[in-house]
Amino acid sequence: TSHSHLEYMRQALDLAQKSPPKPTNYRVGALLVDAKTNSILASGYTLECEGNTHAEQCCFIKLAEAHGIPEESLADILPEQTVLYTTVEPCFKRLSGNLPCVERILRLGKAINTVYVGVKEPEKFVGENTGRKQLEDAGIKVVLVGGMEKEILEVATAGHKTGDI
Ligand SMILES: Nc1nc(=O)c(N)c(NC[C@H](O)[C@H](O)[C@H](O)COP(=O)(O)O)[nH]1
Ligand SMILES: [Zn+2]
Repeated sequence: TSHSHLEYMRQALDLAQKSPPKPTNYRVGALLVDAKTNSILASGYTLECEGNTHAEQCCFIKLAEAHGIPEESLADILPEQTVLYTTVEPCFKRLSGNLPCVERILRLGKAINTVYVGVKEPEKFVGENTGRKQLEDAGIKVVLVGGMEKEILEVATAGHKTGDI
């Protein structure tokens, strides 16, 4: 039900609040969920894991570590109805040059079959985010969960100078 989408997005936003504010990224929260059993497989927030890490990336790192496998092998253990919730849509390009999360999702094939997104990425760092089309072209659904845009962006940009988006 759509109610559970908002519940998960709210949980992801609570995670985003744990991210240390920085002017060069967004504070994002993410959840990997088994939609069949409605259970959370992994959670993550920006910079939670070692290095310059993204929220979605942290979900993958933590779940891979829990299974003792490399991140790129996660498809081997993900349940058939795995979905990703992320407060800001997955990145398609990172100013740091690190591997974008859209690539991380795509290399898992269709193990993640739907990505639920709180907001589209603002254009501030990398211009228009074209990741959604990449995911959809690969057969992965991208669903915008509306209703929390304002608070998601406020949390995401907390490390930026006021007035920036
Ligand atoms: N979906 C998403 N999850 C995150 O955890 C995060 N920080 C961003 N942010 C997107 C933004 O485009 C990048 O933060 C900048 O492009 C800088 O790149 P780095 O983060 O330094 O690799 N987006
Ligand atoms: Zn990313």
